[in-house]
Amino acid sequence: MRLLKRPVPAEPAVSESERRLFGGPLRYDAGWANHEYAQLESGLLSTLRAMPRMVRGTLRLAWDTDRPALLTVAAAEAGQGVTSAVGLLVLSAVLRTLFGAGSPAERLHEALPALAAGALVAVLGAVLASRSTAAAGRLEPKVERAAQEQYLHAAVGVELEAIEDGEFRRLLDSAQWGPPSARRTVGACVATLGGLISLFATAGVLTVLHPLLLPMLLLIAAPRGWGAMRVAQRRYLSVMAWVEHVRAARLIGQLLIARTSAPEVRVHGVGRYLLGHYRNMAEHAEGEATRLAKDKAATELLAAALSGLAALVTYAAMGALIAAGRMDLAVAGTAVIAVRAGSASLGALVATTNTLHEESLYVRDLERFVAEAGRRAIPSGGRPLPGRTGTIRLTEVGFGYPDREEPALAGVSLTIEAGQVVALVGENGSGKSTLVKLLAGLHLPDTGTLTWDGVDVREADRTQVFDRVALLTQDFERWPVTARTNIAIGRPGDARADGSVDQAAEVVAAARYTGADEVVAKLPHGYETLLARVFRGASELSGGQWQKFGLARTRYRDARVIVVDEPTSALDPAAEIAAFDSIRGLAGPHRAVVLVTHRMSGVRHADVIYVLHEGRLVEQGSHEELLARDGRYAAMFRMQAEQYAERHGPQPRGAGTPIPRQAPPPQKGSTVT
Ligand SMILES: Nc1ncnc2c1ncn2[C@@H]1O[C@H](COP(=O)(O)OP(=O)(O)OP(=O)(O)O)[C@@H](O)[C@H]1O
Repeated sequence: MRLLKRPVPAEPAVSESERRLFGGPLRYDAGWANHEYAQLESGLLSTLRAMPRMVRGTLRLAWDTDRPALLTVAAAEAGQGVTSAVGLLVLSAVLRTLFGAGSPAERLHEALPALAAGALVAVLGAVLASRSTAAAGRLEPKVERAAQEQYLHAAVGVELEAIEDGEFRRLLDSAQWGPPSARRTVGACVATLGGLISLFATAGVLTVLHPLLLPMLLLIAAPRGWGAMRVAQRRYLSVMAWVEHVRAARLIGQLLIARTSAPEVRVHGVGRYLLGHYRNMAEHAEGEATRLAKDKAATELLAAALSGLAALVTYAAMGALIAAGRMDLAVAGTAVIAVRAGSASLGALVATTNTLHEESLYVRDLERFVAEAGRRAIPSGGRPLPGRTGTIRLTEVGFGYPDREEPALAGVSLTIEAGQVVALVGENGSGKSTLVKLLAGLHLPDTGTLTWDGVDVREADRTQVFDRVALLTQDFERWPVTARTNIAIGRPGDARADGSVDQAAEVVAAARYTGADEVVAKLPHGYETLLARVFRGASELSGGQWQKFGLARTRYRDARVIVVDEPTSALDPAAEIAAFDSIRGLAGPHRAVVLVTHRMSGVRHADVIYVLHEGRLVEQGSHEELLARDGRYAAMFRMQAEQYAERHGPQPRGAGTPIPRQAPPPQKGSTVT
């Protein structure tokens, strides 16, 4: 019989749209696609065997988050099982009395106490059910929250290297389904527990009534259980096999509505093009839904037929037993009711067991992620750094990204002293940003040493390293929060981060320092304006205006080492000159500034300029020294100067300055306030 074949994953055929857009099926190489199908095909018994191991994690979370609620659920479910068993026994007694000797009035009178007891038991069952529902309802969101916190906490604590590692990202991606699954696992656990207890209760009662009744119950329920399990397995396999297809369709949908793609979607007609592909892929997926529905209908029909057949055999056997005088009518009546109740709860039990199994696969991904994140976490503790940061020294530092053969940095030795403005220059891909990440403590050197006042960063307390750095990267975060918080977020641990007067004054000072205050003045609600247009009442800034905010955040952070990576790419010439001035002005007796930029006008006043080429330090010195040397730096500088001269006419003789300075450089060695 075709339906009795073992379920196999329904691999989707590659649609024309996938081939066109992605060069083939978009493979979602996530951990959740790695679940072994074999496990799912292994049947009810092995699923049941694996169950305790699978739900242990969720139950532990539930135990930790709300122990009373968990105990209440367990007790209420157990109590319901007992009440259903007692209910059946009471029913049997009632029927026995009703079918016994005497007039109908006498029999009814005699059955009254049992009927009252039955009503009491039913009320008790209902109360317990409501207690269980309330406690489970309280427990489920708490478990999801705890799992979500566990997930986020683990993700925040790992090394940057892990975040950039594709393998780890896949785990991170798949584990995000864990928290909602943990919540559903609680529900499924409760249902399974309830189902199990009431099944045992019914089975016990049936065995008391007649030993033959229990096997008969199993005979009736087995096909339905098999059907439910098969449908669930097929659905799961289908979800797994089609997940990439669904993701690809979703990706197209997102591209169609994204703000960044909106101009091209309209002007280039990309909208119509992608919409066509979206439809094509959706139709492809609908075919799978239809196939699943047909399969489900056929499975359920077959299960119902087999179950009906088993019921027929059971009732015929009961008829034969009654005819032979080996079962009385009252017992048979109770048995019919018990068999119906029992087969329904067995069917439901198989379904909930399946749900439990399915959900716990995702929870297991979360557990795997948390364990891996623990292995790749930034170590806590370590050697404390001296109170005042004086010197950062790199000696023969080498660093390579895991997926690259060529090292990003090789044999780099340099020193950064407090009070200095240090510039890093070099062509694209020469290793500047990588060096910045090493300075900030985001990556550790593979070879050589990086020390903070003599303390090797590998042994140092990394939290203290982070505390000493203000980092403004090329793609710094544009937080979708208010203008004020966008600046103040640079010092989240600040005791005054509650909007108190002091903090407000410092935020304003930082904004004024970088020109962000002029931007704020034009915002509808000033510093309280939300900066994210997707939300109601929010405003959006231009790229250059955002850079002023980024610089203000860096200024507000007030760190010992300020690292700015390409901070002026979106600024107009006047704003750029002002920005370089204010960046240089950040240097103070106890504060160094490390500036990475391609704008040569911005580096000429640096104390030391380090020139990187293919990950190596090739030149170093002041602007004048490097020009005199006539090497790479001088060539780069001249190139920009000539380009400027072509656009803006000849430069004053001997100036060699691409963008004339309008303001004198601020006094070095003093902290600008
Ligand atoms: N996360 C990463 N994973 C793998 N390789 C990387 C990563 N980041 C940078 N690289 C590689 O390391 C090398 C140095 O890159 P880096 O970003 O440090 O250069 P850069 O000098 O800052 O370049 P640009 O001027 O373009 O910003 C390049 O070959 C780059 O492709």
